[in-house]
Amino acid sequence: MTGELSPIDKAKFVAAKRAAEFVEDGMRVGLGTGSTAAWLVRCLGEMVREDGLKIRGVPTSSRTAELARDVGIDVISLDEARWLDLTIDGADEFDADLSLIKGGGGALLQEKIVATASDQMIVIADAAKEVGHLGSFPLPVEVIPFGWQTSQALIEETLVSMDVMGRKTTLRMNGDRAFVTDEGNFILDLHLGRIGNARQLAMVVNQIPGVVENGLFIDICDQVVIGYGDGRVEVRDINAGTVSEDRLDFVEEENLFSDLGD
Ligand SMILES: O=C(CO)[C@H](O)[C@H](O)COP(=O)(O)O
Repeated sequence: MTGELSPIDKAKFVAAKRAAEFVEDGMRVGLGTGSTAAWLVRCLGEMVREDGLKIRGVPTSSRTAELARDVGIDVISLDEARWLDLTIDGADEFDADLSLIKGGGGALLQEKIVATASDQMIVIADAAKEVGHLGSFPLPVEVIPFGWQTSQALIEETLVSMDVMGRKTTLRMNGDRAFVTDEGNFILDLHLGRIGNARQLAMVVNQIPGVVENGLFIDICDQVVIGYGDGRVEVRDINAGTVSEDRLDFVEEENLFSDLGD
């Protein structure tokens, strides 16, 4: 089965597998959204079924909730958990400060709430997600449907006033309709090119009426587990830098590899 995995899927898998080692019995764990997070959920499901790991998982999307239940994880809501020991999630970009762009899968709102309500956030990513400057990946901004074009115009005006490089914004589509988030909102993707002051941008965008949240995660992530296509995996800590480098074997497990992606 492993021969069918692309290098990028191998990288995502090893990052997820390594990050699963941080999960301990009794933990309340935030479960991210996306293809890398889906590997994590499968790995944790296997640990629950095979090793008797006892955790409660708070999913960050309806997709993740469904997968988590399917693999045998005890799923609870954030209101039931109140506070989490650890959240593990993917990212679209991360930089040297472990600032992130998230929301490529449209789940940024729940992802940010869950990560913020956690003692620790670990990001799992393939090495291609590391960037010198955030912004090549379009920044997702969740807006309420009412007056979304007004919110879009206000965002564009704000980008001009902040002298941001790229100013194009697009409504995320799902076929010929607007993409709708789990919370019933729309996503505007901001094609910025390079974000100079991510902290300032995140604060200013969130002041605009109609904006619910943006995909910049600043001072939220504690560690990044970076996977490579050849099985190498690096753990990088916000305070200590690289804390470990290993190589993981690809485990021949039909159940993990049978349902790729999310
Ligand atoms: O933020 C996200 C979803 O809203 C994802 O974590 C991000 O898009 C990365 O996805 P993938 O692991 O599929 O590359």
